[in-house]
Amino acid sequence: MGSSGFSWKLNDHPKLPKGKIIGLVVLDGWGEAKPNQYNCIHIAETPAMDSLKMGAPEKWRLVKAHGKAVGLPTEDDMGNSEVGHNALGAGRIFAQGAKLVDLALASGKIYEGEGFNYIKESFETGTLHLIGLLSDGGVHSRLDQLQLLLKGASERGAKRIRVHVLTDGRDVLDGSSVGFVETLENDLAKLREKGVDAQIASGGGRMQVTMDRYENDWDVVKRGWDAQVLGEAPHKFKSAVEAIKKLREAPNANDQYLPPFVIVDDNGKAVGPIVDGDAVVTVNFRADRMVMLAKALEYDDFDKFDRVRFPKIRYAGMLQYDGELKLPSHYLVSPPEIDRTSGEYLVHNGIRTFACSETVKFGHVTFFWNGNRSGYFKQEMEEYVEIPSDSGITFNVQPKMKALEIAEKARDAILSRKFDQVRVNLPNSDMVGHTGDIEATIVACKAADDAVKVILVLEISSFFFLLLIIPFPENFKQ
Ligand SMILES: O=C(O)[C@@H](CO)OP(=O)(O)O
Repeated sequence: MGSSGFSWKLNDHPKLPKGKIIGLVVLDGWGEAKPNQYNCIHIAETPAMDSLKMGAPEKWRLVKAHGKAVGLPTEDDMGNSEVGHNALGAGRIFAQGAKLVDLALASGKIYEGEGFNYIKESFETGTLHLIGLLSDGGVHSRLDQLQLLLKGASERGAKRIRVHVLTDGRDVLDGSSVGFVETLENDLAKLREKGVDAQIASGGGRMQVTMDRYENDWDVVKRGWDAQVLGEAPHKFKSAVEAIKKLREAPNANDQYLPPFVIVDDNGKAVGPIVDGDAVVTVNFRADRMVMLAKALEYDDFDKFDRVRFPKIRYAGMLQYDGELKLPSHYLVSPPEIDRTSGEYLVHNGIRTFACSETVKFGHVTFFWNGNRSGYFKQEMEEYVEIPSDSGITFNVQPKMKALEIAEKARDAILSRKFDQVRVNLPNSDMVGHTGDIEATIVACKAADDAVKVILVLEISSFFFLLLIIPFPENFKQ
């Protein structure tokens, strides 16, 4: 029995034979939508998936992966891999970070918690820095939450505020960052009218600056550190709107990949480096792309890049991003407590798991799957394999990514007969799809299908192919 009276014991499955291997393949970014010239899955040749669908239509199911089905605030919230993998791994629906932050802001509880009281100690003499993704995408952060936090913090004594913006163009339309920065500038101007010294201090595109994940490329975090903490960047501007407009003039410029910039005063001095005595809040609620920065901001022992300066700050995350590492140690809103996940049940029942993906999605089938928890439940019963992702290139350059390598590992794991569940994430269609490059995305979908073919070996008893369906606004496709 578990500590609260429940039992870890799993009953036999009514249909699946005992002792056979289960293949669990997440085709990240796949879904079903009406066929048109933007539907890359429809255009690509996908014989393996087609044969699974046509061969056993009675077994083909679509999984809803957006809105309330995955714990998001409303049906209009598009899905994403964090909430999808959390829900799949747990087999239950938990109110997700976006919703928990909404509730804490609406009730004002966010300002009563330990995290806010901790950072508040810096308000009298230090600056409050807010770092995060600036958009209304609702996947990693939301503009309206930032706006409320700015208002709430200034009403509670923050006199000097600096915002470090990360432009999106991935969960929202490319080019929309100018509008988001203008909106934020308006808000900050209103705060200035009320006597608060509030400004944007630095910025850059999310895939170039700060928001790397699973330690794929620490240079991304370093570029952010240089701009946000040291006040150094290759581009300097007097205003963030000017910065974005100017940087977007470069050929093939894209919000996701804008280079880092800092805002400087009339003497060319950065307006908002992070220094001793300041408070810092990372305003993203989603964990994966904040963990690396959180480590850089919090860990005394840190060797991933030369921080040059390690300011003594009060740092809080919007949420705690890693429950196992307890990182960061201070946070404004308690994260969803995703407990009793399927992985934990499996180890309690002697069922052995193999999980694999490439770096950019590795944590999806481990960390997110296990309820935002790093590490193994029981190492002797689990094996997690990470295939290093390409770094330093955009994903449309190598659209096949590591699909084949992942599939071969999965196949070998099945054939080894050492595991009962073999779980993989094939990230191509998602990662390449996010670049908006149609040709490359078609290649990516075909590569995912080729990988499925490799995994389809006879020794397996059942496959679950999970298509994460993420409805985008119609105009996103243009
Ligand atoms: O790349 C990411 O961070 C998100 C989109 O913001 O994609 P996914 O949810 O598929 O990981």
